[in-house]
Amino acid sequence: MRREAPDPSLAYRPNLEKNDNTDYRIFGGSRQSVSEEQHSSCKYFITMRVISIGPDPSLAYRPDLEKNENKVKEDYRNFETGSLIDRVFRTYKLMHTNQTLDFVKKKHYEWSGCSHSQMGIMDAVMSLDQVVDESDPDVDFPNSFHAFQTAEGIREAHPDKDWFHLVGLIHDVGKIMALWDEPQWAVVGDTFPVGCKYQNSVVFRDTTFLENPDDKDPRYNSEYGIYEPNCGLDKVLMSWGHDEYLYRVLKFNKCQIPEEGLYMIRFHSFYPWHTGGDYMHLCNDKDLSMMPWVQEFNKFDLYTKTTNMPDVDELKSYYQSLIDKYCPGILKW
Ligand SMILES: O[C@H]1[C@H](O)[C@@H](O)[C@H](O)[C@@H](O)[C@H]1O
Ligand SMILES: [Fe+2]
Repeated sequence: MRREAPDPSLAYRPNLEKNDNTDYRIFGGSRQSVSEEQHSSCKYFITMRVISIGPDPSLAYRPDLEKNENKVKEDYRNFETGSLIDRVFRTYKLMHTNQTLDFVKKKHYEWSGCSHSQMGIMDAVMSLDQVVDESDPDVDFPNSFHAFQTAEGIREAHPDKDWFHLVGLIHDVGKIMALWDEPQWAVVGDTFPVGCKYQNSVVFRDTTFLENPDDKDPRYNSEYGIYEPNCGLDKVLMSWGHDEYLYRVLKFNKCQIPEEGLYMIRFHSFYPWHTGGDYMHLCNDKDLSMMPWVQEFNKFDLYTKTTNMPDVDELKSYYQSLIDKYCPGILKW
């Protein structure tokens, strides 16, 4: 949704709630466990530097913002309860009703030419000051902060992989489509293949697809639908959103991000696959070898979502140097 007000901190977070009492990581009724290994790799966000006051308007204007620095893993991705649940459900209901094979083909046609705008990556990241993701139960602040949170988490755990830091920063930049009049249900949220059966690990699977025509269409509602066994995710059409869009933009502009990074960008919202373990029958060997990278990325994408706000102004020059190295100059969007 387009955001009009100049100061996102006031306009978009009128009542961020404490989530001390939230329920555990729930996906359509079933809990997903988190391994010890995953757990220990998350210590970075406890040490991430936090500013108490200063250039970050979110803290300056929200002195009573409820803190959740101590959020534990089980508190994330609660799709049953919580202060944002109505907004989240509404977004997924629209998405799961309207994302059909035809719709996705139309969006590919509309966006793949990268003829909407021209700008550098940092400007695109900062434009996410104007976007609050309405599908996300864990974030009620502008996406630009989440970009730096993710990047800094990765930087701390993988200091030697500068391309990975950059991927953290830019992975959600495709959400800029929301500022160009694309509805949020065609921009944000978990993705899933269209043209074949919607699997059970898709969030709200039982309640949100009832009016999706593809769900009743025998061409599209079988296990494989329009796809060949193990055809590879590159051949699968995913619900349209920011993952695929940014992937296309980076390819179009011939950015030099390694293949692992491109996979992270393209499939980071494909929770039914990287976390749910579904859709393996569509994967080829390359997908399987890339999956651990996507999962590694996911730890930082998800578990750095706290009310610890990074000092964006101070971090910008480091990230600009990575942009200059891997995807310099003005890009076509
Ligand atoms: O990968 C994430 C995840 O799916 C979140 O739940 C969603 O809100 C975001 O839009 C997406 O980028
Ligand atoms: Fe994302």
